[in-house]
This record gives sequence, C-alpha cells and structure tokens, in this order.
Amino acid sequence: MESLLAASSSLPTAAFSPPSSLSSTSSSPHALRSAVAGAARAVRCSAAKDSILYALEHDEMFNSAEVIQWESGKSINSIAAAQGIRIRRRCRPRYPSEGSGADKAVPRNMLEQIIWDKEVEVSQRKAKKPLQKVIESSQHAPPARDFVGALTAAYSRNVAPALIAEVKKASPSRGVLREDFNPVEIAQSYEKNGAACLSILTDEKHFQGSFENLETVRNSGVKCPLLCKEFVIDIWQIYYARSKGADAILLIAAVLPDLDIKYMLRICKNLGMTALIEVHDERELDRVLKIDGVQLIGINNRSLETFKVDTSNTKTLLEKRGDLIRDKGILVVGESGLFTPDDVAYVQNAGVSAILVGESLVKQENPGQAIAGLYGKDLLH
Ligand SMILES: O=P(O)(O)OC[C@@H](O)[C@@H](O)c1c[nH]c2ccccc12
Repeated sequence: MESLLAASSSLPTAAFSPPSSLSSTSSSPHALRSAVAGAARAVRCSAAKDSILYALEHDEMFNSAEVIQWESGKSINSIAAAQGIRIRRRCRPRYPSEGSGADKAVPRNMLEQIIWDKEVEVSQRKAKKPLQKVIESSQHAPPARDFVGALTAAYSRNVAPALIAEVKKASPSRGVLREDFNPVEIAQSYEKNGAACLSILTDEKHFQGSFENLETVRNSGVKCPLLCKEFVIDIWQIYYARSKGADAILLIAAVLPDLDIKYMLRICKNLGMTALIEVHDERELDRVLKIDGVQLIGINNRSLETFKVDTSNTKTLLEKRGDLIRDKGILVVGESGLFTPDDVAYVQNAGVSAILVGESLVKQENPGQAIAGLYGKDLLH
C-alpha cells in the first residue's frame, strides 16, 4: 500500500480527475486505475517492474471485478444498490447530451440530501485545492495519535465504556443544540473530565461544524485523539481531515460501497489514521465484517434516513454478531441517543467498548461536568 500512496502523491494532479467516461465524481479506485493506465499509455510502454505504476497496475484491488464492471459502464448506483445501499449518488452524465436527470431529482431522505450537497461541496473544494496539494499538506500535519489505544486505555481505567465526546453545535433533527458555542472551550472541558477521544463535526451546511473547528481544537493543545465527523464520499476528504490534524475519520457504510471502504481503509492506514466504520443495520454490519483490517465499528442508534433513535439497535446487532466481532478483535462504539447512566450501562452490557455522545453533553451549561452525570461517576484520566 505504501506504493499506492506514494504513487498518488507523485502522479500528476490532473490524473486524479475522473475521466468523463466514468459516472462517479469521486477520486475512487476506479479513477486511480484509469489514471494509472493513462499514465502507462502516455509513456508508451508497460511500467518497469520496480516502478509505482507497475505496483498499481498489478494491485488486486484495481483489477477487481467491481472496478472492471464500473469501467465497463455499470454505474456506481447499481453497484451500490446490489450491496443494499439505498443512498443514490447524483451521477454526472456520461455524455452531455444524455443528461443525468440530476437537476430534476428529489432526494429520498435526509442522508441522501446531505450526500448530494456533499458532492457539490467536495467538487468545489477540490477545484480550489486539488488532491495533489491536499496530499502535500497532509504530510506536514502533526503526526496522527492512537485513537484505538486511547479508547482501550480508558476502558480499562474506568471499567466503563470509553467516551468519545462530540463537539456538536447543531443537527438537522435537533436544530441548534448550543447557541454559545466555543469548540475549544468545550473540547478542553471534555478532556479535563475524562473523555478518551473527541469527535468534531465538520459538516457546515447541516451540522454547523467546520474544518476550522477541527484545526483550532487540534492546535489548542488538547491531547485527546480527534475523530473528524464528516460525510466522506471521496478520498480527498480523508487527506484534508489529516491535514487539519484529525487522528480518525468516520466512514458510513450506508453511503459507501465495499470497494470504497476497502480503498479508504488503506489510505487511512497509510496516513496512520483510524477509521470508525458506522453501521445501522444487520446488512451493513455483515458487509463490514467481511472487510479485512477493520478495527473499529460504530453502531448508530439513529437512522440517518429517518432520524429515529432506538438504543436497542446496538443490543440487537451485538446479540447477532457479537461473537464474530470479538473473535476478530474489533471494538464497538455505541453511538447516539445516550443520556443517562442507565443508557450507558445498557450499551455496556450489550458489549460496547466505547460510546459516542453529543447532545446530552453539549446541551448542558458545562459540557465537561455533564460527563459525571452521564456515567453516574467521575471518569479517571
Ligand atoms: O448527539 P447524540 O445523539 O449523542 O449523537 C452523537 C453522534 O452519535 C451523532 O452525532 C452521529 C452519529 N453518526 C453520525 C454521522 C453523521 C453525523 C452525526 C452522527
């Protein structure tokens, strides 16, 4: 994989724009594979055995059936749908005369709306700062810290699920959670009161977060590892998060086909980052359990399609797949809708090693002090 990343930083920037014949707008394995083939063609020879191009051309992932299918015209949406993914991407037309119908399309639910907005946002950000540049910036970021290590240490210290405390101003389902919002103050107060890690929302449009918040918290001297809470659809965002100091990043299985998750996991690994892979139902969990190299799975009690919260979701999924998850040495994070010590005990008994909590802390006058209320005890740090 080193070679893949080295390759991505040494290939010309232009090579990363997906060719117009592809229906995806992301910097996907597909785009990278085409870029490599194009680069090999440009030098009019097959790449030498020790070269980066050779490594890429012979990388199993780039020659997988899915990639071939994709390149032979099967759209990202049909590949995703075959994996049970309901969120559609707003694909570009293959030829201008075809049209995509995208302008007329109506999103089916909130998550789909967020993803469509994200596609526009990411393409604008990429136009300003191409992948090549963001990869370079990521090389200058302070080194990534051990997110999973911080969670396991906190779990054994407290004999309670480690806390990932979320710096969250607003959400589409709950509106503004805190008017007087100072991300650094909140982060410091979480850290002082025993949070193991922090989650920083970076989506601006729907959550009123920002990458500036991530960067200022990272530069404020807070030592807890930071999760970039973003709707990732493109590897560009992973490098960007790293360049702003993120130690971990969220990947949502409801949005990303298997191949994208595998590809993104490799990039995270190469950057020293942890991927928290979020699932909401059994089908997503089963897909993720088939992927090698997964260390951390989040079970979201909230459906991002309907926003309904049901804390028994964590329990139900762990009853079904807990043994397999333990055998694989994967840690589980119980996410969303946790308010009381009973809620924490409930997900702890279900088998989680960590919890991700936003609303119930951030709404309190002193978010850090609210941690003791959530756990029914002070956390050691
Ligand atoms: O505020 P809550 O209910 O404690 O939830 C926190 C966190 O789990 C939630 O913000 C979340 C979980 N997965 C997400 C994906 C995107 C945006 C937000 C989220």
